[in-house]
Amino acid sequence: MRGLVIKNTGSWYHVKTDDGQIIHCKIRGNFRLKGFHSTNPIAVGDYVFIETNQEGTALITKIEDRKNYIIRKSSNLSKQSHILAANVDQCMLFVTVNHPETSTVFIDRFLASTEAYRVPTTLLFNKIDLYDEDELRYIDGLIHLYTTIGYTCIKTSVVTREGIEDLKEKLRGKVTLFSGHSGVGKTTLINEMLPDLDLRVSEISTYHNTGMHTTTYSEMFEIPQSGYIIDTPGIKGFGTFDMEKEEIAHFFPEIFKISKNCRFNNCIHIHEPGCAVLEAVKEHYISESRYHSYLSMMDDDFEEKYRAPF
Ligand SMILES: Nc1nc2c(ncn2[C@@H]2O[C@H](COP(=O)(O)OP(=O)(O)OP(=O)(O)O)[C@@H](O)[C@H]2O)c(=O)[nH]1
Ligand SMILES: [Zn+2]
Repeated sequence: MRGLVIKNTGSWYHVKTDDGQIIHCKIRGNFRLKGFHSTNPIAVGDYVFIETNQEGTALITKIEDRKNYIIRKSSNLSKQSHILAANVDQCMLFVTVNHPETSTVFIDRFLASTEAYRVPTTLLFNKIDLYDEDELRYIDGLIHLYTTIGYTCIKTSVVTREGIEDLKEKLRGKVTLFSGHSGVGKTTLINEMLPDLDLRVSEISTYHNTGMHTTTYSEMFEIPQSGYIIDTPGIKGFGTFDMEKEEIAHFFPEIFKISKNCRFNNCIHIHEPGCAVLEAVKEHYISESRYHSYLSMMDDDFEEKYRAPF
């Protein structure tokens, strides 16, 4: 029987079969994906084949080829990766500039990853009801920046309902991954759009403005007749996986575009003479915050490759 993995609880995978049943499954013992060092060989969004047994549970025996997947490093020191979801059509990155704060480095790392996997990503500026004038002005600045680069930006709030209809429209008929720091309001917004669900939501206050972890594993929710939302656990940092240093500039569209004018074709845009990117940063054609994120990723990579073994 074929089905879609809609939830992973750690020990069980919940699979929705093509005829609409939800069956709890385990992976067959010797199940391995070649060349993959992942903490979870099967992810939410995967299509799998299962063999049911008498107890009403099943074994996953085979996984269909993935169209794509979103992956991140399990933790900074680990060489292992964690697949957040497979077969997604688009991502919504939830951004709150306060309660909790989302940095531009975090946004840019996420965007670089989704560029690498060629998954279109929208920036969703959430809790828009919560901000003062300065914060709103800052958000408008970010929206201007990211729109200019080519990303769609929307503003949302469950309190005023601003942007909610717009968002529903964007989700229609698609598999959409919701991501962002813990506490940015992913679960609340899913509840708002799918009122029959009633998921657990936690209070931020006691946790130093960082939110509490309510979502531990990715989970997929069906929007009646019109697609799926994948809620992912709130993430702290975004360790990018499998990116070569020379490649990173490819995933910053505006940097990549200008880099064609660099004097040397192996320019990495840090200190080379005749670097068109450095010139563009100086002239403010490329934003300093984006360039700063680029440098931080180059550095990360450096650290990763040259860390002394111990
Ligand atoms: N003012 C305001 N508060 C909101 C809004 N959306 C969510 N919140 C509050 O933000 C807090 C965190 O919301 P959650 O939905 O749990 O956040 P989450 O992103 O799912 O968090 P994790 O599950 O930890 O990843 C809750 O106290 C919500 O009530 C909003 O639009 N405006
Ligand atoms: Zn250059």
